[in-house]
Formats: sequence, C-alpha cells, structure tokens
Amino acid sequence: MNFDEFVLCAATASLDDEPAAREHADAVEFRMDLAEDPIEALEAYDGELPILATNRADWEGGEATGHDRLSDLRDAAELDAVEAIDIELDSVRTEEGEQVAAAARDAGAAVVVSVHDFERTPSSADLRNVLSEATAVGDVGKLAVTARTPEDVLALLTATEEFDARGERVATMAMGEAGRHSRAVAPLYGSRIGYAPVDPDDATAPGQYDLATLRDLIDQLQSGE
Ligand SMILES: O=C1C[C@@](O)(C(=O)O)C[C@@H](O)[C@@H]1O
Repeated sequence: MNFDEFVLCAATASLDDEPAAREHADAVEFRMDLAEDPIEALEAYDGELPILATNRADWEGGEATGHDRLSDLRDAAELDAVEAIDIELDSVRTEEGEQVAAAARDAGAAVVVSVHDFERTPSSADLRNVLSEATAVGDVGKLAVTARTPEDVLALLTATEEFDARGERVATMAMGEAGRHSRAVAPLYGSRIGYAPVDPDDATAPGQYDLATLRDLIDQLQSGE
C-alpha cells in the first residue's frame, strides 16, 4: 500500500468480514486490539484485500494493554497480507516503537503514524504541529480529532489541504456527529485513508458511516473529476 491514491479501509475486529468488504473497500483495517486471537487470524487469512494492521493502545482509545502489543504488531508486519501498519505517534517516540516501524518498513509494509483526540479539535497551530510530526516519521501522518462545530471541521480540512499541496501524505477525519461529513469530504482535500465498518453496529470510532454508504458518498463526490 503506497497511499498515492485514497484507500478506503473496512475497519474490523474480524477478518471474517473481508468477503463482505470486498465490494466496497480497498483494504481491511484489522483492529488487532479488538480481536480474540489476532496473530492466529492473520496467519489463517486468505482474503483478497490487503491489510492495514492496527493494535491500538488503551491510552489512545483502543483496547490493547499488554506489553506484547508492539511485538504483535511487528509480527503482523512480517506477514505478506499485511501491507501497512498503524502505530501511534507516542509509540513511535519510544525506542521499541521506532524499532517496530523500522522492522515493518524492512518487511515492505508502509507505516501510518497516528494521533487521536477523543475530546476536541486542537487549535490550527497544534493541528499543523501534530501532522508535521506524524508525517516526518510515517509514510502517512494520520490525525483523528473530535469536532464540536463546523469551524473544527474547516480547520482540519484546511490543514489537510495544506499538507497535501506540499506533497505530504496525510489522513484526517473528524469524529463525532459534527465531524461525520468530514469522512466523505476529507478525501477531496487530500486525505489518503478512510475508515468504515461493514456493519454500522460495529463502528470502531464515533460518527463513522457504514462502508457501502461511505464508498458511495466518496464516489459521488469524486465523480466528474
Ligand atoms: O485511527 C483510526 C481512525 C478511526 O478512529 C476513525 O475515526 O475512523 C477508526 C479506527 O479504526 C482507526 O484506527
């Protein structure tokens, strides 16, 4: 996965979702932290879509707690089907996290470096700082914020467009009701990755559309380009 083009991920805790995701998704985001036995599931995977592996820490909105979290992510990156990993910016700042990112690249996987704010949308200056730091160490710098107002979404889209215009690969989305539409429009401003559950009941973040709906919205907005 090189993220030259927008990649729509079916976000899921179960790789059994892959056949249903194929029609609409470009990849599967496998939330290892939400899965029962993630490495076993990855080893048994024989689907068609490439995998973006995420093992989200509990301190960043996920459910992974153990000290095997990063080594499991590293093991995942070694598998052929795993073409990218997602690692938190705060993890990459640790020695182990840096090594996992380097090992993933050696294994041919792209590295998405992510930051999440489940409370608010940071100031425009902070948005840019975070995206600068994430793009400096990742193949894609990803920022998910929580929008409370339309201005929050505008600030995120503005930063997205600026980075994209400079040739920096970013992925952005605003979580929550006020930010929902950002998931459909951010790709028009240069965001490289979108996330949606196959089944709306299995959302992995607030405000997600289901996969078929998001694909349709994005395709409609981009048709005619
Ligand atoms: O980081 C992200 C983005 C996300 O939080 C979203 O808002 O769609 C969904 C997560 O599954 C993914 O790891």
